[in-house]
Amino acid sequence: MISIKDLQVSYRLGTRTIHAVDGVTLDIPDGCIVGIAGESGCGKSTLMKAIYGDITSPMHLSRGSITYGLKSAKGRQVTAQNIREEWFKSISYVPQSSMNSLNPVIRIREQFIDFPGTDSNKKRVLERARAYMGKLGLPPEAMDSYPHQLSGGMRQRMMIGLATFFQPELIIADEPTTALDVVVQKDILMLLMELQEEMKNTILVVSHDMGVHYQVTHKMLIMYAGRVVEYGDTDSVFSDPQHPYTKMLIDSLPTIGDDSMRGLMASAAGASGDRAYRVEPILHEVKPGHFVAQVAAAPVAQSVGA
Ligand SMILES: Nc1ncnc2c1ncn2[C@@H]1O[C@H](COP(=O)(O)OP(=O)(O)OP(=O)(O)O)[C@@H](O)[C@H]1O
Repeated sequence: MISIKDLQVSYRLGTRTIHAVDGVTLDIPDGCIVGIAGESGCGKSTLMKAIYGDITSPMHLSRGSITYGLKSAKGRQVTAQNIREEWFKSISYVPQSSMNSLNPVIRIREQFIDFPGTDSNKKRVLERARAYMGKLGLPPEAMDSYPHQLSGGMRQRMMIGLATFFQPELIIADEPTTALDVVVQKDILMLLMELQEEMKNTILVVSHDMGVHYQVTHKMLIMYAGRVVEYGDTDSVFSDPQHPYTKMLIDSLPTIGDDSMRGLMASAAGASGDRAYRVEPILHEVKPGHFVAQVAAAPVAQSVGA
C-alpha cells in the first residue's frame, strides 16, 4: 500500500511559492487501478511526479511523507530517498504526451537496449523485448522502426511496453490516451487493464475523461485546487458523489439512457415550436451537409379545438 500523509508539494517562483499539492493524505491499496481527475492546474501531474520521486527544482516537497510498501528485487524497502533507483523496475511512469518522448533519431530497439536496468546481454534483451512487444499486439518489425514510422497508437503501445517490461508494482500513467482517436484510446486502455489483471500491480491513471475513469478504474480520486476533494470506490463515487465538484464532473458525462439528457433534448426540440417529437434523438440534416441529433421531426399533432 502507498501511504501519503499531509503531502505538500510546492513550486518556488522567485519570491512566490505555489502549493500545487496541499495537505494530501490518502492510502492507495495494492493491486488496483486508481483514476485521478480534476481541472487543469489542480495538481494531478505534480502529485504523480511526487509519488514517482521525480522532484526537481523549482518543485520541492515542502511537507509530509510518502511510504511505498514496496520492496526492490534485492529485498530493500523502497523509500522516497531511494525511489529513483527503482525507476522502471518497481515503479514506472508514462508521462503526458509520452508517445512523443521516444528519441526520433534512433531505432526503437536501441531505446530498449539503452533502457535503465536492462541486463548487459543486448541480444537477450532484444529477444525478450520483441517477444513482449508481440504480446502487446505490435508487429516484430516495429522494434526496428524509427518512432516517426509508427502510428501514434503504436508509439503509445511501445511506451506502455517500456513502462511495463519489468512488471513494476506501480505504474503511473499521466493522460495515456490524450491525442489518440477514440478507437485507439479504447485499445490502449484495454491493454492497460489486461496488463494490470495479469500483473496485479497498482496503476494510477490521470485523465480528464470521466468515461475512461468509469470504465477502467477501481477507485477514483478527485482533486481541486491542490487538494483531494473526494476519493472512494469508483462505483460509489459515480453512483453517489458527495462533493459538488465531483457532482459537476459526473453530470458533465452524457450517458445512454440519461433522463436529464432526454429532458434537455426534448426541451430543445420543443423550443423550436414546429416539431412534435419522440424521445429518441435521430440525426437530422438541418442544412446541406450539417447534421444534428434531435428528436424526430413528425407532423405536429393538432390539439383538440385548434
Ligand atoms: N514547472 C513548474 N513551475 C511552476 N509552476 C508549475 C510548474 N509545473 C506546474 N506548476 C503549477 O502547479 C500547479 C499544478 O500543475 P499541474 O501540472 O500539477 O496540474 P494538472 O492538474 O496536472 O494540470 P493539467 O491537467 O493541465 O496537466 C499549476 O498552478 C501549475 O501552473
